[in-house]
Amino acid sequence: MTAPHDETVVPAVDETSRCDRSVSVPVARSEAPQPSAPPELDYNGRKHRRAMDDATLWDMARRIPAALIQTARLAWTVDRRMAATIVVCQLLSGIGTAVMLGAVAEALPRLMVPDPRDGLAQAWPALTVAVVAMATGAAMWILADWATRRLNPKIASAADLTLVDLHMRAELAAYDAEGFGDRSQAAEIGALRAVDIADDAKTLTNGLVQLVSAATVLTSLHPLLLGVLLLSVVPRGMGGVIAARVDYRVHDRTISARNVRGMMRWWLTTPDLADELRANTMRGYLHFWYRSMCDRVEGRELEAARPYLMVTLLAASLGGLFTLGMWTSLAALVLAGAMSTAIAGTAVVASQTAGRALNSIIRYSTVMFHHGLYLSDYYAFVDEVRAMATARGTVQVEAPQQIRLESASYTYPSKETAAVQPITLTLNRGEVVALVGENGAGKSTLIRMLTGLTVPTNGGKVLWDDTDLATADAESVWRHVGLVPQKNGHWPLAARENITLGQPREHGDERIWHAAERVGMTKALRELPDQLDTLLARLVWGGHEMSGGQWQRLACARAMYREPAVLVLDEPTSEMDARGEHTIFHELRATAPGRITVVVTHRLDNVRMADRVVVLDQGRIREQGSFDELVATEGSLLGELYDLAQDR
Ligand SMILES: Nc1ncnc2c1ncn2[C@@H]1O[C@H](COP(=O)(O)OP(=O)(O)OP(=O)(O)O)[C@@H](O)[C@H]1O
Repeated sequence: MTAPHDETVVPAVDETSRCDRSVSVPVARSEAPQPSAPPELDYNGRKHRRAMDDATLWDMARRIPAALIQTARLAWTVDRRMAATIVVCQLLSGIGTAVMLGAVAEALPRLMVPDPRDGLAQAWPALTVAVVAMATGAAMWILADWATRRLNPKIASAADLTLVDLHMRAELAAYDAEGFGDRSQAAEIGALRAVDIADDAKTLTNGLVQLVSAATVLTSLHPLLLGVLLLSVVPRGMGGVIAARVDYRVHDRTISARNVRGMMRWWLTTPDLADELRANTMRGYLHFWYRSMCDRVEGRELEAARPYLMVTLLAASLGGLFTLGMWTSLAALVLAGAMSTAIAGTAVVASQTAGRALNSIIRYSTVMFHHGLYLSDYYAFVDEVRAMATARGTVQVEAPQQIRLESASYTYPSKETAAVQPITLTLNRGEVVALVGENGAGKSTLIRMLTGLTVPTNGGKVLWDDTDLATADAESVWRHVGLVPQKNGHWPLAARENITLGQPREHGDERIWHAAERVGMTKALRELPDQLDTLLARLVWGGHEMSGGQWQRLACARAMYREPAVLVLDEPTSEMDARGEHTIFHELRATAPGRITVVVTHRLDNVRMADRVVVLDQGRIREQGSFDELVATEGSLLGELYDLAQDR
């Protein structure tokens, strides 16, 4: 294969096909066509205003207390003891600094006497206090560090758990909201930064406490000193804030590309797609695609490197100039006789401490501001999804005798036309109903409505007996449902959990083996190295892989194990062999009297076993009745589809 940028090559046709035009056999392509660049993916935040937009420096400064409060709240909720330890240690460390500086101020004038021995004799008590205070301050800092280390993993887990849990609770429509994937990705980065922000907050508050202590001492020596000191650190701080802004803008402009690249990375590296990727010579284009995304992200990051350098250089130079100014003013005060050398010495020590504290405050408030932006993405997403958590009503639902759809229709948030037009339909206990229709007819969407996974969007109702699902507690509805969706989970869990997942665990495996038997999986499970304990995940060490049809059988076993009142199967046997398919449909028939059974299938021979066939066409019920009746009806869609299926 040549490089993806090569010119388009028209596929050659071999000589045989030239001679015999009735059988045209194109030879395999040896060259890839020129690929088109992946579309520009730009998350433009239509539903969520980005924190950086229009933010002034003042806005940013104001954000820091809010970020501090957010962090404190987070810390307090995960471990009160450790959070309190940090606060107490910070205070004690500040008091230690103040005492140390006070003691130095006391000791220095005593040391400035002609006889050093005399000076030392006078100053030693103050010097001892200074040393003890310094040691206490250092010990408190270490203790605060220990407490933060205990707190950090808890904060990380709490933030991550919140996100994962919210995703699992969200109303399905949330996934269809514009930019959901990007915001979810940004929130994930925010959750990762939550740990950094706790560290930043600790260092920042320590700096604040130190500064207050040192500034008190410094101001008492000469108020001018504090002002000059401030000037030396402010440029660096402003530089830090601007640099953080540059950095975050890059993050913001690349988030969509990184998000989609991350997804594609999974597709390119998973063994599930390895065969298709190779045999259909997809590697060339996919490599080009992935490379383009990498280049796009890389390019934007590189673009930002220059402004970043300029900002930090300018800020450091200004900061250096102001520091020089401070030392010059101290020298001028001493030379003018406005300050004694001893006081100037104390001022040097205090300014060193205050300078370090201020530097750390500015540095960590910019870092915290920076991390706070990511954290605000996290909180914005949490609020958004919390508002979209599945919360419909409180009515507890019993196993239904009947499901009624009354003018129920559904329009996906990203679409203008309804996937299911207003439909009226009744399903009764004991009945097996087959839903049939061409691709995109609305079968899966209808299933989602009748199982309460979604509620009708444009008026209309889905009733389980007399309860409108819009008013029911969703969990109580789903407790009665067994669903085999088109795409079922290949859960990286043991075979046992792959059958019992979602059900309270029982003592003994009897019911599990029974469910396996009902889908013809007993032999396959018995042959696994650890039978039900075998981990079904090829990528994990010691894991075992199942075939596509076996995974489908497990999904059916999982639904049957639940003994649901409403059993819904969406293309349950598309990958199964004839024996598997026969077993499943035989089982469905046998257990039908106790439940409402709905099957979606394109294999029309299987539809014969249904009591009623409902044929959907472009979101509407086109016809319904028994299989034989509909096939025999002149002009029926089922008849047409069935004839097509037979015409091979
Ligand atoms: N999450 C979604 N967001 C937007 N549109 C969707 C979504 N899921 C399905 N649709 C659209 O809704 C319509 C009905 O889709 P649905 O999946 O219900 O059809 P189906 O009959 O189950 O099709 P198939 O036989 O191919 O499984 C289609 O036009 C489809 O493009």
